[in-house]
Amino acid sequence: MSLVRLLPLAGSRRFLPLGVFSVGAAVLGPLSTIPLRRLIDHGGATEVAALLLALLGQEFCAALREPAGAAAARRIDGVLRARVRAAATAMPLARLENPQVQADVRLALTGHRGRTAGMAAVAQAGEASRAAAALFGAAVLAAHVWWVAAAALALSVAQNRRIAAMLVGPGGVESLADSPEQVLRLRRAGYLAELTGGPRAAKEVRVFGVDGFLIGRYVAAMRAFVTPQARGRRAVVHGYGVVLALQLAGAAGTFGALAWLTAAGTLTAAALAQSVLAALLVLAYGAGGHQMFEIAHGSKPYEAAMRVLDQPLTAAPTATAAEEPAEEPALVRVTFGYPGRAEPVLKELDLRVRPGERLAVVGLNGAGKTTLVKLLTGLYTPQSGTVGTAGDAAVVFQDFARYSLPLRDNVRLGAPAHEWTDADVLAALAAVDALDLLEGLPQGLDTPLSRSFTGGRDLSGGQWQKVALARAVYALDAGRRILIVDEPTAHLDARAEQEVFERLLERTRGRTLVLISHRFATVRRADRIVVLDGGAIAEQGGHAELLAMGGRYARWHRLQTALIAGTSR
Ligand SMILES: Nc1ncnc2c1ncn2[C@@H]1O[C@H](COP(=O)(O)OP(=O)(O)OP(=O)(O)O)[C@@H](O)[C@H]1O
Repeated sequence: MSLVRLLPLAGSRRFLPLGVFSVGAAVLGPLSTIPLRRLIDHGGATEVAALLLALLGQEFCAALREPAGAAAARRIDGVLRARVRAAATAMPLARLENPQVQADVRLALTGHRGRTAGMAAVAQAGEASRAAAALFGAAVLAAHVWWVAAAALALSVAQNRRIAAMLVGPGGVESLADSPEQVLRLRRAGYLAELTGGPRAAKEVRVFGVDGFLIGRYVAAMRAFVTPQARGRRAVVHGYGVVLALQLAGAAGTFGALAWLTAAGTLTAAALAQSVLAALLVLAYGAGGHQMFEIAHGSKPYEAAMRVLDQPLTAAPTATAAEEPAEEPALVRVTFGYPGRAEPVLKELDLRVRPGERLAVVGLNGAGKTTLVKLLTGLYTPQSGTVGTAGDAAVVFQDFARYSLPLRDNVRLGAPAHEWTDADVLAALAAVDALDLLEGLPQGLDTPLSRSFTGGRDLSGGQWQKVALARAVYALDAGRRILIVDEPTAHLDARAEQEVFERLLERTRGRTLVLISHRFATVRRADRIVVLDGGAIAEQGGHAELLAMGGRYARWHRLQTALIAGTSR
């Protein structure tokens, strides 16, 4: 795998300096041996100047390579992240929901242990520059004594490989931390740490007094992770002892051989000086370098990014599936199942939504109502059948987005490109009986809806639901024709539900409305009610019609009515 192919992403302004400094660092060291030899042979100011220039130039290039490399890496990462984000945004939802794809997107965007793909690309170029310097040095040395050059180069390459294997190779200490067992241990410890100190479980931690228990669990989990790591690090320390001994022996052998050849009259003093400088360049490669960490860790986000970008960006359904934008949404003989589940959720389902219809979908938990919404909106592609997608639907999902942004933006995000005024936002809020929300917000529409921002406020579940509904109404006002709402009033109390739903019906008069709800008080107002069961439509009709039918709908209705009567008694 060649990470250096990412380098052009840095753009010529960053790529060129990096290239010049890398080449300078690679060639100026070996080149400095030429004036050095001439200086010892015949002296001369020009030789002194050339030697100094070459040596200083090498230092200069090596030093400037760092900032040039950092700038190039930042740019490469910026470009790559933008591409990964674009690919993730364009990806079919079913693919994005795959945990492996999510892990790849996260890894590509955040890097691995502080290292990124850009850093790895720059480090690989640096490693190539170091290897080139060693090769040129070996060539200079070989011009005098080829066997010393060959031995020094072989030793250096072997040492370099050995250090890399010990630190970042498979089974090395760095990859130990990436092993599935260690990752799991660290994740467990991280989760426990977040539980003890974070806000996620803060209420229960206090009420049930489980902090001591959790801290004990955290310490045990951390110990389970740290023990093998410490063992691995001890092995590295021992391994380094061997590397150091070999390095010293190699240097002693190289310089000893050069001294012996000089004493024997084979090498002149000038050739000796040139060979010593060249040998130092060769041996330096054997000492390894920090680049290997950048390459090893940064390769992971790079590979993850390549996997994300290589994904076909369109859905890849089986041959019979088709999807087309439609006037009104429709499913024709649609079968859909989630990956890894033997049974499809929906089987050969036919559902055509009529223009202007108020359609309600009911069914037990897990019957496939939300799945149906995702199919109707084109977020999922079925395994077979045809979907006429509701391309211009405003949708309120069950797990609607709660943006930690000002209230105004939370509403506006229903149609971000729409020319808007605060009056439009307020009208959308009024449509779902949410204007009283503003009373609790110190900066009105500008108040961020999260306490983690200065001046921000948290909302209750019901208030959030009204904001999500207002967003959908705003989208309708901006031109969307169809409203699809999945459990629109689940977080609202009975009075608020009644109020909101009445207003919503009024506001969307004449528009197509698809409504998913467990509440019969809401559902009964629909023109048509579809009962989903066993992946298919079990019953359909108006409220009175379904009650008269005496089937599932009538049974569930009886149960809910009895329950409400029981609780209100
Ligand atoms: N992303 C997913 N991956 C795998 N299985 C899923 C996924 N989403 C839903 N399911 C499963 O598909 C089935 C249908 O789920 P769906 O959410 O469509 O049901 P629902 O009728 O909306 O349920 P509820 O009334 O509880 O909201 C369930 O068994 C659920 O566990």
